[in-house]
Amino acid sequence: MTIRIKVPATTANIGPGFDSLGVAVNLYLTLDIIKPANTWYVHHDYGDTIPHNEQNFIVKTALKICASLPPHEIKVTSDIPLARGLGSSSSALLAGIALANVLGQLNLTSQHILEKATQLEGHPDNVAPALLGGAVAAYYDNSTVYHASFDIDHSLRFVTFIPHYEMLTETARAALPASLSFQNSVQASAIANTLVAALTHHDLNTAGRLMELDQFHEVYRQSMVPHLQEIRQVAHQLAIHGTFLSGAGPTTITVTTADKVAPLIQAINQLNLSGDIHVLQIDPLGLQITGE
Ligand SMILES: Nc1ncnc2c1ncn2[C@@H]1O[C@H](COP(=O)(O)OP(=O)(O)O)[C@@H](O)[C@H]1O
Ligand SMILES: N[C@@H](CCOP(=O)(O)O)C(=O)O
Repeated sequence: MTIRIKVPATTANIGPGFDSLGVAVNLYLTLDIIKPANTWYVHHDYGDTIPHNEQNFIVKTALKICASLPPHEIKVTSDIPLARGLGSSSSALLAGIALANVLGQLNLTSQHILEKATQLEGHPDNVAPALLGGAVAAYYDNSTVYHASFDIDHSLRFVTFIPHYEMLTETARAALPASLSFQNSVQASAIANTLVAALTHHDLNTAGRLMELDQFHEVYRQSMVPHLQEIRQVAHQLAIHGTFLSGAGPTTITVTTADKVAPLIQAINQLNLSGDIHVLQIDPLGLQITGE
């Protein structure tokens, strides 16, 4: 039986929770371990820019975890778009670490995998929900990842606008300031803390408004994502609050209830933006391995 590793996409930040909040959503990267081989070979249909050999990001990650892994033929399929703010690199990183764990029989614990992935990614807000599923808050002090899952209404819909252009997280992080004033930091963290409490109480009215009050990152990235403001405005005309930049962008997500999805999609379509709309839901499971 083929061993299959399946990792969900994630939306990090949820507005004000920069580098600490994230939710797993139902787009997936799937890695099948096909058979041992003389050299590494990765079947995929990403195109020419992604290597098929041991230079592939997933294989390189696996070899960072265990340099002596025996080469294998593997197949990667994914509906997570690259460099759009839906955590493709975190899903690939976790797939690589899980591949090493399986092939090297390393018996890494979930906490060890999370810490390794966070160390490689630099921040825990994508890798924690991608590993654990659902909504997760996390803090990394450069050695330990402190994390806690929190309850969120699983019937919510995430109306996701994915532009037809890529934006590397590295580029979007370069736009951020080196420091924030004490007063701004107090405000920005109060907004994030209150958002988590509102989400756990399923108070979408309060949560949606707080999602739009981020002071850590969106203002500095705004010029690279002008559609964020446009989508927010049309959502407000429908009395929907809860539009934010997904991760580092350029994707935007509007969190709403199922009954409001159709009018919102119609309103976004009328903006004639270049991109695709997907209606996503929360993935409750996180990384799954089958066939072991
Ligand atoms: N499945 C994959 N296979 C190989 N490389 C990948 C894969 N997924 C992501 N990557 C690498 O990660 C980059 C995107 O990472 P990043 O800029 O952090 O954006 P994202 O928001 O999608 O995580 C891609 O350009 C590619 O180099
Ligand atoms: N907190 C990070 C999240 C990056 O997420 P990604 O999906 O864009 O990789 C940031 O905002 O830089």
